[in-house]
Amino acid sequence: MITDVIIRVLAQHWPAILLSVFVGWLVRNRYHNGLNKYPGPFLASLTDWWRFIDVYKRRPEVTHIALHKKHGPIVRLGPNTLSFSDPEAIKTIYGLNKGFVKSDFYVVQQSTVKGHNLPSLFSTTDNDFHMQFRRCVNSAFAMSALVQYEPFVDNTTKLFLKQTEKLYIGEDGEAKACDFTRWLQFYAFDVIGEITYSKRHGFIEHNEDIDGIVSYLTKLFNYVAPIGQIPLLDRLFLKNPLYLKLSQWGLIDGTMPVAAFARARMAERLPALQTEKAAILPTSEKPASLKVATPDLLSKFLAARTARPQFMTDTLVQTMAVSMAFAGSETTAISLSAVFYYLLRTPHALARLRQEIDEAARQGRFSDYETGLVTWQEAQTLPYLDACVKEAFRLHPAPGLPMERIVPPQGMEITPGVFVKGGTIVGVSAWVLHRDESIFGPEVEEFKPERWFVDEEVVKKVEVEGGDEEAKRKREEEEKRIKTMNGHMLQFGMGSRTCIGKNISLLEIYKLVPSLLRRFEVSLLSSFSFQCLVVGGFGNWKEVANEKKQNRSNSMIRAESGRLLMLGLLSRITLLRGLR
Ligand code: HEM
Repeated sequence: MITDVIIRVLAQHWPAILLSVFVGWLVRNRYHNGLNKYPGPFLASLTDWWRFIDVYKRRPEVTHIALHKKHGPIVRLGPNTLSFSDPEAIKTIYGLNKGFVKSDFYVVQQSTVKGHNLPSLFSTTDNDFHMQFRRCVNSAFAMSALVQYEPFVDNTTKLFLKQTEKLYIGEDGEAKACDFTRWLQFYAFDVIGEITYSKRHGFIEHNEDIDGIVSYLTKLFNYVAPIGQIPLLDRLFLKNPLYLKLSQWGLIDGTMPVAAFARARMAERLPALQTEKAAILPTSEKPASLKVATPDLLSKFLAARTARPQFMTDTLVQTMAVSMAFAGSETTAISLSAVFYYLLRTPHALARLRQEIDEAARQGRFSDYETGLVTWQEAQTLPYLDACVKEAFRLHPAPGLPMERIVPPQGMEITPGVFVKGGTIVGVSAWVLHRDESIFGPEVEEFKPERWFVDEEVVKKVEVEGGDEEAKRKREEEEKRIKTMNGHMLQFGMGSRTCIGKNISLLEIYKLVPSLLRRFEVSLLSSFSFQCLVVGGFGNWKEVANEKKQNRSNSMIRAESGRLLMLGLLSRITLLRGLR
């Protein structure tokens, strides 16, 4: 009887009922967890579709900077999401043992194998699993291991310099236009291939996107950035149950091209490992298939597998190898592009860096006067280079979105007096924090490598005025200012989930920039800002780029996925007369 009545009412009034449920859902979202007291766009408080669309439009960092400027240190970006810009917040959110876990934004980035999610070191949301995993592989990324990887970087860098000359300098020495971002992308992918497997993918040799790896990852980033704002959508698309089932039954092979490359390299080495505990044997006793002249990352992951077989399975070794390409290529390419972009846009900075490099060359401080290659040690003696790299990291950090974490169940005081309930998603955007004038000083939008030095003029002036003590205090103040800036750089993240490949990427950047500048003159043809409005709009981007090329205003800033912001340059490269 009652059921009949309910069915009748539903049938008669379903539009009104649906509308009430929808309005109820919006009201619930608005007041969820008491977050309605925080400012932000009204629509963002009602639905995550607001941030989905913002990221889909590809410049979320611009939105976040503007919102924090308007509303202050806390901005509501979604019904359950807060963005913080207060420097105090980073200690709480990313601090060790605070109990925060990565949000489902990262689950969207997990690949699937045979229908099952495959959490990587980067994408796992399980802190215990992460701790064990990181312990297994940590030593492979230590500063001391860097020396072992330098020869790999040298090989690729020498080839890169050679190919740059071959491809972009005409017979008569005339410069040809070069899509520098793409060229640097090829470099970063090949270096990671060489460090991981002692084998390059072959991007630089062939000057092409081998197996479509770069475009595959670009598409993937274009997918994960917006979908990560509403992770449930992933269940409708890439991780929909039907697709996963078909994959489990082997009817679909969703293997990514990078994973196929990793699998092939593992297959070359695994048979030998299975018969012998070879990975931990001294090199002289290893079977030939395992003898890599210098230990690469794969050999270290395989050694971890032999040392801790209960945890470090074949699957985890492969996951680790694949995530090197995922986490280490685009990020490094973006950062390298940023360094060159800002140098080319700031002629006095480029001139000062060239002067520093020339000076070092004249003093015979470089060991290689044949190819132009600069060693890591030599690069460490170039302070202006260091300042330029830091300033590029500050202005253009690779992670374009706040690094999301979930507040532990008991809730947490994120900044003094601001208690946030458990389950709320919180994060800090490097783009916002790096523009905090209280930390980085005035003119935060300007590329000013000088901000990374003690202001000698100020110190001298105080000395001249007879204040030795005062000058000493001023110098200490300046040193403290620089230390504070260093402590608030978020381009590599912070805390237990900080970038494990930081040292490797620094090795690449600090070597390539001076090596390239010793040998070539690079200039920017022109630049324009480009926003692609179509998701997966790689084709669309290309069209616009080609159009611009034909108009000969061919240089571009390419805004990629929200997570990673790609900076594109179409540059002119000229060979320098005489190696610096
Ligand atoms: C300039 C280049 C790079 C930048 C800007 C960068 C940035 C980052 C950031 C921001 C995170 C933390 C993400 C978060 O907390 O949400 C991260 C994590 C990670 N990065 Fe990098 N990265 C770079 C290069 C590399 C390289 C070269 C590798 C590998 C060889 C690598 C491997 C990883 C891995 C495995 C993680 C996860 C670490 C963990 O959760 O324990 N990265 N990276």
